[in-house]
Amino acid sequence: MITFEDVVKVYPGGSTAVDHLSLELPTGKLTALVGPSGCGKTTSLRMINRMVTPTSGRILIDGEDVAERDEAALRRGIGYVIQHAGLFPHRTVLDNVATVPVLLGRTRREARAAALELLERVGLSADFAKRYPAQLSGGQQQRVGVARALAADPPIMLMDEPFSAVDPVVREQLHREFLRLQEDLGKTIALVTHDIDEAIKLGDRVAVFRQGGRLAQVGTPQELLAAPADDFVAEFVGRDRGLRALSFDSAAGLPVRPVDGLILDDAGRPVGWPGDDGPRDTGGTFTKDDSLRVVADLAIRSPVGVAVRVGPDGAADGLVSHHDLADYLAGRRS
Ligand SMILES: Nc1ncnc2c1ncn2[C@@H]1O[C@H](COP(=O)(O)OP(=O)(O)OP(=O)(O)O)[C@@H](O)[C@H]1O
Repeated sequence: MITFEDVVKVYPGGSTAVDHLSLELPTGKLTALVGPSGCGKTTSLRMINRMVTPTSGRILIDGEDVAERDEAALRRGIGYVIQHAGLFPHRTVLDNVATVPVLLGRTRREARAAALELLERVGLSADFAKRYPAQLSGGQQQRVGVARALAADPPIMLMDEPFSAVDPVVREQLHREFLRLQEDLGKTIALVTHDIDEAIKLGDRVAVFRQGGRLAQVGTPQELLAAPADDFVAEFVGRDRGLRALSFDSAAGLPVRPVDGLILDDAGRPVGWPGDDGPRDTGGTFTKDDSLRVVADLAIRSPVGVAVRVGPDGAADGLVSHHDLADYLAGRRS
């Protein structure tokens, strides 16, 4: 666990970057630090690995004050990923990833073999290993940046806007891969972003900062969406927060109606809704593993206002109209 205890940072010149921050980042979880530009996110992150020294207060890792740790030893246990990846331009992709383990005493051969494996884990085939950073796309460079930070297998990762230099489609893909990786690795991660969607998607917990380096609210994404602490947080998480909160609700408990009126094939799979010019597309289907947001979207897009649920074999096994969904949500609130 990383603990900020009443931490203040005032830079020379007088601007208060972080104002009495008390915050816990649980072990094995990703905590997103989010907020508008200049609200002290990066400063907070860099105080964890002592790139910045607090003016007052303490930062503890598993109860131990980082100020009392040997700086080099501290940083060996903390991976650091930044925007634009910050790769060594004159080293190959493989050596970018293998450098730190070699510095830590592994043989070059061992380090390179491990680096190849890591590159594969972040979605880069061996073909990329011999290239130089300039010969990669932005998204590929970010992947190498993540692989490099993971190479020393640090228990803690600090990530400063790691996905912001790439276009939305690539970012989405990196998010998915990163979540899968984190599910396996369970690192303690502090991730700085100004993008609330990214914070909500990736964070187990989200800490919202406001101007002047003050913490506005910390909680799970669900808590933030359901009960923003004040107008600032409400505005920051967005006006569509009710709809977005449905992303965290499973469709598993949603009652369904029997399948009726839908055209099915021989295996019971949906073909479409009856229409004058042949079957009308259902617009997709959902399963018990999907979120209520998916169900809402399907019901809204459906030509008849009904979302179709399918079982593991793809056969239709239930229907939900947008009225059913509204009743279900209203029933849960009362
Ligand atoms: N080295 C420095 N010297 C003086 N002031 C600084 C320094 N670094 C940051 N600041 C100031 O401290 C405040 C917080 O900066 P910080 O970079 O931590 O914010 P941030 O939330 O990460 O912003 P952004 O999202 O724009 O990167 C800002 O007002 C900034 O100008």
